[in-house]
Amino acid sequence: MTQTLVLALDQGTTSTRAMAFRAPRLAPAAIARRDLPQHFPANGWVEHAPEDLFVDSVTVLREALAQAGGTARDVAGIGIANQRETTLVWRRDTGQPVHNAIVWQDRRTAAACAGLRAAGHEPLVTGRTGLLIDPYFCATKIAWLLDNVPGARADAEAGRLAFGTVDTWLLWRLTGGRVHATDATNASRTMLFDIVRGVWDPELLDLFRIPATLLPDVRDSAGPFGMVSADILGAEIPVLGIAGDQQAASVGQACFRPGMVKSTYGTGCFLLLNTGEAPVASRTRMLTTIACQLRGVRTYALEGAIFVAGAAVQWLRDGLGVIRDAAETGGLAAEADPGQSVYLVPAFTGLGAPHWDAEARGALFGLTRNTGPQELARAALESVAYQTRDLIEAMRADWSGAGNSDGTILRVDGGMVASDWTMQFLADMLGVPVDRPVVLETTALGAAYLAGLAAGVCPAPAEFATNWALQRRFEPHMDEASRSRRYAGWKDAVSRTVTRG
Ligand SMILES: Nc1ncnc2c1ncn2[C@@H]1O[C@H](COP(=O)(O)OP(=O)(O)O)[C@@H](O)[C@H]1O
Ligand SMILES: O=P(O)(O)OC[C@H](O)CO
Repeated sequence: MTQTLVLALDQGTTSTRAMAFRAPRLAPAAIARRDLPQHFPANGWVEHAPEDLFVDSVTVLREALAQAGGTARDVAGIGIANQRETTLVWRRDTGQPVHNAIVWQDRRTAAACAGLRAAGHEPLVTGRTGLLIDPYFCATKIAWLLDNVPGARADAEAGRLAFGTVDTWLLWRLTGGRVHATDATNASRTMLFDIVRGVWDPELLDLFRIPATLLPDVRDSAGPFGMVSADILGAEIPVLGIAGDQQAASVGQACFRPGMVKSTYGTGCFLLLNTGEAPVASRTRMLTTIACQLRGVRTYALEGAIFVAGAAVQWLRDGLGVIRDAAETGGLAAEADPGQSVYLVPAFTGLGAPHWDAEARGALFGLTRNTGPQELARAALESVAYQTRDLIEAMRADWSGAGNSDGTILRVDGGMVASDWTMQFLADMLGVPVDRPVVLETTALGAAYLAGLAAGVCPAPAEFATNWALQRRFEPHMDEASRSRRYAGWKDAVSRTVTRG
């Protein structure tokens, strides 16, 4: 039976997944997954092994294609969605990385960022890139590698090294070192890219002391990137779509109209508000970023990044040992004592939007002798909803257009949305409905759509949007007085956690 497949790779922070979809409606046909080993070499440092990123990607691509009963000749194209900002540098001649990948959560360049802010450089960086000077983004990570890996800066200046985000590293390896490229959404996360002119910015390269010789070619999010070598999947296959995973999820959620909002609850939480073809500057320390670039036309988003969402649940499991599996948390939260007001501010790697406090660290408030796993699980799940409300309040202040046409403000996805308890509390805390789609793997779906669009096997965005299907709508039930009281408790807890006013 001939079939047209599109493969999608979703290389995330804690796992690598591949999916096969059947064109043109991109019905899911197969999924393969591998957990990704995390490395914490020092307090606030987070690394991944570059070879794990590549080997796991090849493994899951092969498994998904086999599960779908397809061969390489059935595949119209491959889309790649990736954890963003994670930074790699490697030798152009051998492909050998000079260091482990420095992950987006890593805080090692917090002092360098503080120095750049103190020197008054943030207005230039924000005006050109839409970002704030924070260790989250690539630029200071690249500079750290060039300054701390012996010989790296000289090699970079001589043109012997290449920089890339994870998409670029995987593209380089999958094409046998023939292609050094990225897409505009990933470039927009580096602190080096002018998001209006669509070019690497020479003034920012000078500011962060980064040689232009390191930089990849920047392309549309849908279009030809290169051919995956035949030895990977049995025959050459074109990579036709690339996007940062949060932007890919926004595509997968069909958030194509200005005002539409998606929020992904994975390791972190990332909320993107589509603002259309004009970038909206934030007054509330949201990020302005590129949502997608198709045929040279950029659409933009306001983004709120929460560094710890599902990671708080992982901490309950791996740090405290109070659960064995993430799925236990919903039941525990439901049994928690309503008379206790326990708050977890999960600033394990600092606080993201709107605080941007890299020095903040996690804190628990309201503990009593009766506090147990139930109250801790509830506090971890609630913290995700409270942080989301912080973002929504900020976005509404920045741009009055937030909110989908049908009054729902959030389309949700990511591993954490499997938790009905969390989604209900989210709707209660926001006071608006929250929509969970049938296809939860929206990141992979978005990457597949970009590739399928470029391959000519998927329809235009407006028609693709008609495929979006609701699995469940969570309606708010909490009364306003309770909502306000609970949120005030959160704001008080955060005020006692931040390290700078
Ligand atoms: N039922 C659940 N309840 C609460 N958290 C969950 C549940 N299932 C998964 N998670 C959390 O979701 C995260 C995994 O989601 P995923 O989207 O795969 O993350 P990423 O893409 O960041 O690797 C983990 O941090 C996990 O703790
Ligand atoms: O890998 P995820 O899904 O946690 O996403 C990480 C983000 O891309 C970081 O900006």
